[in-house]
Amino acid sequence: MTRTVDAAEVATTTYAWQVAADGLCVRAGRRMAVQGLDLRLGVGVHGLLGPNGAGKTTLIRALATVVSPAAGELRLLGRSAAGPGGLREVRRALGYLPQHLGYYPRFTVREFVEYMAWLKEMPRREIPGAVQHAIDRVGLTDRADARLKTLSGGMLRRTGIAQAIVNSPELLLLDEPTVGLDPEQRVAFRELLRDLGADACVLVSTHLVEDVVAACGAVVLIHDGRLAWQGTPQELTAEGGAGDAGDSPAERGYTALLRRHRGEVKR
Ligand SMILES: Nc1ncnc2c1ncn2[C@@H]1O[C@H](COP(=O)(O)OP(=O)(O)OP(=O)(O)O)[C@@H](O)[C@H]1O
Repeated sequence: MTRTVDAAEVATTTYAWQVAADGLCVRAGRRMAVQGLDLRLGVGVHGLLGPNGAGKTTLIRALATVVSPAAGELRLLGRSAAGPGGLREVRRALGYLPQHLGYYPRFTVREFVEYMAWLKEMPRREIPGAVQHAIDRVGLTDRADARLKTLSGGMLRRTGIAQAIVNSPELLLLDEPTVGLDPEQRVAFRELLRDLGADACVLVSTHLVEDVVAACGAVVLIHDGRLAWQGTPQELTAEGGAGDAGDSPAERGYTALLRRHRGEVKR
């Protein structure tokens, strides 16, 4: 019997950038927290830096399709994020760890990750293996059948990372994933990030400039809802001078770039 194939299944999936934003504006409550942001992101691990209130969480929420842009253009995995048209396909290929993860406390780690795999419309046969693999990758193998309400904050964060990666996303958005992780887990997580970034576009927000230098191939710095700077960790580090605040060359580079951007953006 011949199966009917719809246009979306045969449509070409080649695109230049996993994320392409032009003049993107996104509201957070009454405030325009992202205002006129131009950004291109491809495969690799991109560290998202910026001071408190810069708009990092709001940007990530827009890229995760949980909030619609107020203005400008946003294309994710080659599809427009403006309307419901291509969002279903984008969401299947997306991984998202929110800043505050909602969960059912009586679910076990495995049940929760399975539930998220099901929401992402993964093929049913692939789910058990993919869930086990995701749990193993975040180092929770021996807690897979523990209820979420019995886990520590760091273990919950790792469960959140497991649900984000269960579908092997093409676009992975992690909002402060290292909060609550102990030093050993942070180092293990950096390795996982590098691995994930080999064939996916990963955007990870953090306040730890050192994490970015250790685990990211690229840096996106935003300030006041705008792109302030984009480059490599090495370029960021090279920007810092002896007079800039910070405990490491990379932190001094971050401070220098922000200072320069604030000077350039006169209000
Ligand atoms: N629900 C809301 N209502 C009103 N204003 C909001 C709301 N959420 C965020 N904002 C404002 O939008 C701006 C951007 O916030 P956002 O959380 O995106 O920044 P951030 O860079 O993630 O900050 P942080 O580093 O503190 O997590 C801030 O000025 C914040 O006060």
